[in-house]
Amino acid sequence: MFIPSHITGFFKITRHENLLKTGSTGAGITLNRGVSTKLVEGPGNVYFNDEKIDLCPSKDVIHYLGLKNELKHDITYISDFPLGCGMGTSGCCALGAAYELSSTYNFKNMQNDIDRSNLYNKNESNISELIKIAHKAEVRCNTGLGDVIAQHTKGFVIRKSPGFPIGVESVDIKNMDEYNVLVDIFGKKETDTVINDPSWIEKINNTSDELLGKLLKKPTLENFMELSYYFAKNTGLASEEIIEICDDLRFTAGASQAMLGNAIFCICKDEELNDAVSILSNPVVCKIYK
Ligand SMILES: Nc1ncnc2c1ncn2[C@@H]1O[C@H](COP(=O)(O)OP(=O)(O)O)[C@@H](O)[C@H]1O
Ligand SMILES: CC(C)(COP(=O)(O)O)[C@@H](O)C(=O)O
Repeated sequence: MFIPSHITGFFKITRHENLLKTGSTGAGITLNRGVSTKLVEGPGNVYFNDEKIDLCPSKDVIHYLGLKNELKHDITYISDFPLGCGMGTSGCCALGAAYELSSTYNFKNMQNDIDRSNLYNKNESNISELIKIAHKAEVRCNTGLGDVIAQHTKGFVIRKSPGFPIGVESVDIKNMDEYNVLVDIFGKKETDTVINDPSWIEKINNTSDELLGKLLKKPTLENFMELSYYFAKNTGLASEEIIEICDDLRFTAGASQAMLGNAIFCICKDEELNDAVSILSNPVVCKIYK
């Protein structure tokens, strides 16, 4: 199962005692690169690009599906991007695991000791239940707040309300294939170190307060990038180095820092591609994935 990477341009944090109502509002784009999840027979290990790791959201999904003691498969991930770089990779892993495990273990007929009544309304579709499980895992692990919902929705996604019930808009982009998304990763930034820090939360929420309304008024990729650049610069989340490179890329549809990562993303048309690539260090050329 392929789940697309998701880059958040700007976001606002909403915490709630119910993990399903915790989440973020904001906007981002999904890419044609991401994570492919596969189950192979095994004792329940998790492998990320062939490295055995203990990945919190994946373990939580196993638990929420009530498979902790009956799992007879390893979860293997093949990812285009590393974890911890603002590409929503942890969300890909959570959602991919939910889909693959539920179809292999016939989710609907599973008896388990997990009280899942708070997880979902039994009348909703199976898919919706899986998205809730992946979202809850991300939120509990502090590895994400809105990626799973955006990765389910796909495209240029505006998240108008946090968590569930889902309140998103997937914006139709004219000539979407004419746009390239360049991703240049400089290093890691662990999401949990930011979304749990009161001073970062204040900076993030104060800066992003009006951005959602401004984007809804003018839902273009160019405006999205301008608002993301404003957010990255004014929250202080982006380093001076990243801001300078984004300034050098002003001839494109825009460049900003991928949230929450130490990475630049730039949207450009084919005619700007060579010049933009020459400014970046190790750009990965992607497309928006709908
Ligand atoms: N080698 C590793 N082993 C185990 N966990 C890892 C490893 N590398 C990263 N992680 C975990 O992966 C998660 C990455 O989450 P996050 O920072 O949200 O990344 P992303 O931006 O890719 O979604 C964190 O919980 C981090 O501790
Ligand atoms: C920005 C972030 C809070 C984290 O994104 P990532 O670092 O890619 O897990 C995302 O989940 C969102 O809510 O928009």
